[in-house]
Amino acid sequence: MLLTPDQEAIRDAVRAFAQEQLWPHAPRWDREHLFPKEAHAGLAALGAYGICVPEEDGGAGLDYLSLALVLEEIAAGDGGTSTAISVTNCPVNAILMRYGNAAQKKKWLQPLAQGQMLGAFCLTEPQAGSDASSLRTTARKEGDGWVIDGVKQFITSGKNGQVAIVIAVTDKGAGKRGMSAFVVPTDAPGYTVARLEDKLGQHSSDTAQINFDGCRIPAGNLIGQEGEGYKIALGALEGGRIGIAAQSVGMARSAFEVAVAYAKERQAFGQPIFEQQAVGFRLADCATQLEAARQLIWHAASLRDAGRPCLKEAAMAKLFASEMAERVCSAAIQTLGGYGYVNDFPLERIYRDVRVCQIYEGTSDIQKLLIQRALV
Ligand SMILES: CC(C)(COP(=O)(O)OP(=O)(O)OC[C@H]1O[C@@H](n2cnc3c(N)ncnc32)[C@H](O)[C@@H]1OP(=O)(O)O)[C@@H](O)C(=O)NCCC(=O)NCCSC(=O)CCS(=O)O
Repeated sequence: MLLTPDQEAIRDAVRAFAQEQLWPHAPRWDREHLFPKEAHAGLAALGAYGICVPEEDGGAGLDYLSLALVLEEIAAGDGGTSTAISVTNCPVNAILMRYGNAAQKKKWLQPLAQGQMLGAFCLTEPQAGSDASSLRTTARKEGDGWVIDGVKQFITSGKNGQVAIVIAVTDKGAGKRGMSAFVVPTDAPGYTVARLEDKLGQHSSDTAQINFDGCRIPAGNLIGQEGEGYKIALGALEGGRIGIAAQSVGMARSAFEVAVAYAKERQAFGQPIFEQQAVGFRLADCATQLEAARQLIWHAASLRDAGRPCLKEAAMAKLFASEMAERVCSAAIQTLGGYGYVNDFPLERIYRDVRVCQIYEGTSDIQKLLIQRALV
């Protein structure tokens, strides 16, 4: 698949930024668990917060394929940063673009797209991960607004974000059609960061448990129609999964490039180890897997851009890319031997960062379930 000159230009601009402003600092952000505010400001200036948001709503007005390119490049610079940007673009922006009314777009989508706000997506709960229909968080009408009560779990940017899309039960007896979507500012009374998760990787992006304790929001913060929340969430996850797949390729590509450079330098048995067939073939396998994943992602993104169904293709892209990424990072570590295992080199960090791609926005098993359903 070929990119247009515009797509190449956006990819190259974000690549240059990521290599100069993210990659050199990522080890420190990882060590110090630091949210890189300045890097986010730079990405916002590049338009990365609102890639697919129409220009009239403050975004870059680009397509999903461009979003995939941007996320691959940001992830090649730093995994955690790519996750925060990914969640803001999709599901958060995507939901407001598709279901938001004019007032909601002006109040929330515009500042998100322009990078003045970072978005969070509150679907998962302590007891409801893969089984997203078993939510317990409720929203009840009170006076001229809604009151939300419950707990949301593993929320990217739950602390650093300014606005969250929250899926809550509004009609207990109506099952999947009894959930609704809301836009909630994170400074609303009753929105509390209950804990920050101490994670294996992705330390530059926060993952929070959020308590909604009598959290009151105006009636106008309901997104779409009452009862549409589950459908809104699942539809947005489809696009989000293309983003996570692109992040997986970005992180794996960085690990692969470190391994290639090392293999060309490192001498053993009188020659660079790159010339040893065992190492050269391993790297050839990695290059092939990376390209295969990228093509699956570009295919799914192109279908979405064409307005065609892509649930199966997005699931395939996420499944293959996230599992490929762990394999490639492991092969990269193997290529560096002991140096791959210590933090003088970036591989152990990328290996930790990439692991969650097989879990968040739908585990590998959920992707297989979606693919299996599409075969029926
Ligand atoms: C496991 C599941 C796939 C099960 O799904 P269901 O069988 O419960 O859903 P359906 O009955 O098929 O669909 C319900 C409803 O939604 C509509 N729908 C479904 N998919 C789409 C779509 N892609 N686009 C548009 N609409 C869609 C469908 O037509 C139905 O509508 P009607 O009622 O007929 O009108 C599912 O539960 C699932 O995906 N589980 C995984 C959840 C998940 O990925 N969680 C991760 C959340 S994010 C996270 O991890 C936090 C990290 S971060 O901060 O992002």
